Amino acid sequence: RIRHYRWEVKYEFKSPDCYRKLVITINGRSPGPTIRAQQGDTVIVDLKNSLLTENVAIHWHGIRQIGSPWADGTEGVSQCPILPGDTFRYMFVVDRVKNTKSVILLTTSLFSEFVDFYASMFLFEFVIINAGTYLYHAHYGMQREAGLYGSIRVALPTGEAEPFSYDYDRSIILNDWYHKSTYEQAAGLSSIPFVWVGDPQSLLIQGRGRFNCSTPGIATGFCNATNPECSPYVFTVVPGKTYRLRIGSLTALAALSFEIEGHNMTVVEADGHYVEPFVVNNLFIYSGETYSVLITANQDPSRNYWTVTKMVSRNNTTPNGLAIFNYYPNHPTKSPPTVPPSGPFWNDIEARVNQSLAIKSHPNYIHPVPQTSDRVIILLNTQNRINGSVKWSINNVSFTLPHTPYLVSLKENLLHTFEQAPPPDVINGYDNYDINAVAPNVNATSSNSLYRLKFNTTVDIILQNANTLNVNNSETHPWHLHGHDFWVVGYGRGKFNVSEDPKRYNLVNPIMKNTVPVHPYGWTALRFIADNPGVWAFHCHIESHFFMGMGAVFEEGIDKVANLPSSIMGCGDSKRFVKP
Ligand SMILES: O=C1O[C@H]([C@@H](O)CO)C(O)=C1O
Repeated sequence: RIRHYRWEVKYEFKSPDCYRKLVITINGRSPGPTIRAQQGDTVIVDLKNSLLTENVAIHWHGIRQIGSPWADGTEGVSQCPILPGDTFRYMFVVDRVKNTKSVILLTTSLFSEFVDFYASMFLFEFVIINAGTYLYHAHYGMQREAGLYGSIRVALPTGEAEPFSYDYDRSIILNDWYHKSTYEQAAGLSSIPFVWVGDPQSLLIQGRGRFNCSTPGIATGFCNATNPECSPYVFTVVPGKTYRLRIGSLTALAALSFEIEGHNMTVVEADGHYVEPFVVNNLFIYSGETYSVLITANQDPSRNYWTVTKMVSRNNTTPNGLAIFNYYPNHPTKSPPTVPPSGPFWNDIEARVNQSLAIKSHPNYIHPVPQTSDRVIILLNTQNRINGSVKWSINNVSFTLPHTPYLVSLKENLLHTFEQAPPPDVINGYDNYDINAVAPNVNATSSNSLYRLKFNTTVDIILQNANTLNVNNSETHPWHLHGHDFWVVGYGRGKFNVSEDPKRYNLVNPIMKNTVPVHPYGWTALRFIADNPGVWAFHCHIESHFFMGMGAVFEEGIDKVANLPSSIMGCGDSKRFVKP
């Protein structure tokens, strides 16, 4: 079956946390519409970019894009950005776009007509392989945090059953929210002196949060505590029923804990894979992850309960996010009679590591993991300075995107468009690197080099955390791999020991995921098979960290990629393939 969506991406003024700012919406909404599909369906999204002066690209997070690597939606890797103009008639549209910009500045009343006339159409088409919970979001600059995101819910084929049962199925996305524009943030991050984005102003539950409008310095008219757009999200339950709640996180920065006052949650799915069920009070969730939990409405039904998200892993000033867990037929806005739970301590690393260790594959759904690997890449994550700017580097390479998407460059042999010398599999001097110390890392450079993997080989990635540029500080980084699910074979504290630690890998029932945290001063080991022809980003899902270089790219089987659609071209050296 084909699921066909028509989306218009557009800036609108919204007040998701009561504070009014420009938000990128899809068909007027943020979060955008949920994509609902069944395993094996083809999804088609016709995307009209009505941002007028801003490019866009949307990534289908967790969808492996087997046979359609050009539809991954990663600007600079799998496609050129989608211009506010028709990609297929590039030369013509650029002229028009220039004209419209100047007209718009003069006459805003003509705005919507110009949008309709010049908006670009870009076709995403891909096949859904796995049932489960996925996400979509912008993958151009730091645009995701302007509100361009949503859920993908994929059901099993008709007649197949999940290994658990429930009465109702719901999806929510957790997010953090900043009042500064992505531009102001990006400018600060690339300035000397460096200006950090700071803590988010609020936490959103399914696009709703609450900023304190009495905060000093807020201009009048910008914050309205009674705006219905920022009334808390309400999750209504019928007493006695069991709910499958699909929870995704797309925070720009925050690691979160999530809890429903007085209710346990049984974790049953992670990133589209069934887990051996385990019970939690607080679910820790990192940006780019999804979980399904089962919740039974088995508490006193005469009242409502709080739902709380809290920022953890960094000392922070962000107030907790609140929603209402509403027992029918109580009024949905009836305030719970209790003080909201205050959540776990932000610095309780052990509780978070323990949850990571608890996630195992469901015994009936184990994808057997190869018992050995062909290549081991140890990725040392460091914060350092390059030419005076604060950057993140992976094996001393601070990643930058090329102007010509790798997919086009590699397929069409435009090898002059990016740095050819590959980054190292392990840095020189790794054995002596002190992960507990502030390291000046004078060897770090910026580069758009990539790792080329031999097709069908098994690759181990060790994410090795270290101290930042601040003493006694190491952060949590959620790493996301495009185009694959990987087995999470191990977590450890301190420095990875190449000869000893692999002996303790879980090669029996490791979970498969597409996003995984590396905890402070720790390491995380992943294994995947390089069997999906294409070019795939692997990066920290913290928006500002990827912007600062915390990423890498893998190529595999480029010779097996079919002819590329010209709709992904039109930038850098890929221009030459666009026929008039
Ligand atoms: O990338 C980051 O930069 C700041 C800080 O380390 C420098 O001010 C921070 O907290 C990050 O996560």
